[in-house]
Amino acid sequence: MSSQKPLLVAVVGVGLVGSEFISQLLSIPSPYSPFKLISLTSSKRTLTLNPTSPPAPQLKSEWKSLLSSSSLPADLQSLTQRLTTLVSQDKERVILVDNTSSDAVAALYPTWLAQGINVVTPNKKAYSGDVQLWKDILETSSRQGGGRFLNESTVGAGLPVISTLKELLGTGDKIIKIEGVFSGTMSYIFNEFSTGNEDGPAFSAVVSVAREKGYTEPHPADDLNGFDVARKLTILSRIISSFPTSSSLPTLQSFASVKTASLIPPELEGIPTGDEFLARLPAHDAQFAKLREDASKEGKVLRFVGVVDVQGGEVRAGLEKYPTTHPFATSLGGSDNIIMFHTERYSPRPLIVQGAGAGAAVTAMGVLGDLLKLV
Ligand SMILES: NC(=O)C1=CN([C@@H]2O[C@H](COP(=O)(O)OP(=O)(O)OC[C@H]3O[C@@H](n4cnc5c(N)ncnc54)[C@H](OP(=O)(O)O)[C@@H]3O)[C@@H](O)[C@H]2O)C=CC1
Ligand SMILES: N[C@@H](CC=O)C(=O)O
Ligand code: NA
Repeated sequence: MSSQKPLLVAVVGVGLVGSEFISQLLSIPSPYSPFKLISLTSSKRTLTLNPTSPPAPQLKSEWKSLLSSSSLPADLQSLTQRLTTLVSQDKERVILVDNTSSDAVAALYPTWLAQGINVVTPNKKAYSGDVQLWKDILETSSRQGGGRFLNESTVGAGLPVISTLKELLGTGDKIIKIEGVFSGTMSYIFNEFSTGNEDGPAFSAVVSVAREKGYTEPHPADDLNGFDVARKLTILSRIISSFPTSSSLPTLQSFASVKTASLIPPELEGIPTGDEFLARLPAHDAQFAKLREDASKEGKVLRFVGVVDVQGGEVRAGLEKYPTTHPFATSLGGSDNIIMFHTERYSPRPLIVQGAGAGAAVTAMGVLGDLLKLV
């Protein structure tokens, strides 16, 4: 049994990743768990749990019904007050886990961090959006008494991408270029759609399966427009540019500054719901089939790749053609990401991180892994 006081965990967002995260957290046998759940917040309701009561063994199977029958509305202001009191008056260690994709929740990170509340999240919005929010997170989390901010699952889900980059930089290596397949959705789509043959499944059918498998963003257009990859590249390039000794890479003002080649047909821009978007996508299958056929005639496959070219001072994302013998063609399956770090030390052969890069289980694992770093 751990003799230390547990870290108190408040979860905001209980969708696909959030539910799996709660399940993984509650699967740590309670005598050994360094964590105690103190609240769950969906977009509608809050369930408050007493930090001093013993852990309820049935919570794992009952939290969903307890949350849906709770009469407390979702209220992030009250949650902030409660967590602040726990940190400042009761000297508890508190972690806020944001499992949403909400900009409004991300905007609260500096407030939480300034109060000494640690923040862990797979939500890419804060670190890839407005540059001022990113700077405020860096500033508040580096203050004396500030909370720590960890976001491993924002790039490559549970794969150790951010921790690897920080260790390379922190130990004095110089990044020359990071390149790879950064989207689980795009990886799955093109691994299935473009195998080197002239024909194969319809593009829209493969996109629908990627969504069913839980790889896509809540709206699949946020993957197909390349913005999800642009956000991941922004997160990595900002980490690089925040290391004083590292590089001349200019700080990106937002993910919109990344040169990104969208796959969304112009007629499907701005469709509000994922369901409508998927219903209208089959009308555009022929144009994607033509791209596949053209690549196949050159002995190539299609892959959606991202590059942070530190030496060249450029960050870009787009669809490229690769020979069928290239590692992007031969070694990827499912939602695999592959991220190659070309550095001064890892040269001419890069350091490679590869594996499933989307899906609830691996994303929640990356989130829980960040919590373990705080123990
Ligand atoms: N799925 C994956 O493979 C990966 C996902 N991620 C990131 O993880 C995050 C979660 O993704 P995922 O679980 O797939 O998405 P989901 O849409 O399944 O879950 C997000 C949840 O957040 C809830 N939510 C939205 N706003 C609020 C709010 N203000 N307060 C409380 N809850 C709120 C939504 O509730 P409601 O449904 O009621 O709107 C929804 O249940 C995203 O940021 C995503 O980019 C990162 C890596 C991989
Ligand atoms: N939609 C994203 C989920 C993980 O970040 C992806 O497909 O990679
Ligand atoms: Na990761």
